[in-house]
Amino acid sequence: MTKPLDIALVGASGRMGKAVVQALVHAQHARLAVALTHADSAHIGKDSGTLAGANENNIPITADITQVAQADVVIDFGLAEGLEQRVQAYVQHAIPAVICVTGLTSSQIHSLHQGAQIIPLLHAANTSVGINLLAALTAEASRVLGTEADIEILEAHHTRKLDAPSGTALVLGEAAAQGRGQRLDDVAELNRNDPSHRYEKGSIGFATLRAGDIVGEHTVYLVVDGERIELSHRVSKRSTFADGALRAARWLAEQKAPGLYAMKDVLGLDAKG
Ligand SMILES: NC(=O)C1=CN([C@@H]2O[C@H](COP(=O)(O)OP(=O)(O)OC[C@H]3O[C@@H](n4cnc5c(N)ncnc54)[C@H](OP(=O)(O)O)[C@@H]3O)[C@@H](O)[C@H]2O)C=CC1
Ligand SMILES: O=C(O)C1=N[C@H](C(=O)O)C[C@H](O)C1
Repeated sequence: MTKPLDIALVGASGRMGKAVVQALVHAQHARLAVALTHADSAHIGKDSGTLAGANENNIPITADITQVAQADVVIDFGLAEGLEQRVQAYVQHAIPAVICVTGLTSSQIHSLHQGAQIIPLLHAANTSVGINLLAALTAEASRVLGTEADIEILEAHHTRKLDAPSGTALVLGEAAAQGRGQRLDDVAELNRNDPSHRYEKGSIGFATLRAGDIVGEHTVYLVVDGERIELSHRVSKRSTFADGALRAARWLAEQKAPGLYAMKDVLGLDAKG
């Protein structure tokens, strides 16, 4: 029998971390090895299974990042703060890592590219299968409609979400821009709700809604004169993201070559996810 994949989970005390702990209880070929958080956390020392609402697992939550060395692969659902240092630790211990964090600064994105020259890293703003299919569909619709289409992206999430627009909305924006031969940075209007910004033809706009416990919803509008397409995706439970992260971890652990991978590589799709 092959040994199960040992997972080091960063952000184990968070909403997504708990969902991954729960998913690992029933996982066939993977198990929780290390449960991590940051040094100022109120959860250090707590049992990660109990905290997640599962059975006690005798894996206490720790802030000792060197413990990633005990695992085969990292799943990082921590926050953006401190990501550069965490990536350095993954590189130092030569542990491939699935980075699921959003709201990254350009310097944090740069640190992923640097780390990926040495170890396999996978960055996924959204690990659901459906959203990565939606990105591929968005790229194709944008390619066919061209710059005549107005493209607007609306995302809705729970009120605790820290970043806006969501990482997923930006991925969909990149797919839309790429589909019609643009660079998102050149055409993105990140806050369509701001009335002081005038609409510019060819821009890709983002709008954000925060309400209650919405897990994650995204709609891409592609509008031409007389008709419109709405490509929508809704997630109703965090286990969808957790299952996708485990799938990505299993795939990444098998990669021998360093590189910055994406969900599209895991799923065999063309658009970035
Ligand atoms: N890729 C995907 O599919 C998805 C990605 N996300 C993204 O995942 C991230 C986490 O989301 P969510 O679980 O809702 O957030 P939470 O706020 O619920 O959890 C954040 C977790 O990160 C920990 N943490 C905070 N600061 C640090 C740090 N400096 N270093 C390490 N860990 C830290 C927190 O610790 P403590 O609680 O102990 O203070 C907590 O465990 C967000 O960026 C979110 O956008 C979310 C859903 C799906
Ligand atoms: O913070 C969240 O909750 C989510 N964040 C991700 C994002 O920013 O795209 C993915 C998902 O939609 C939930």
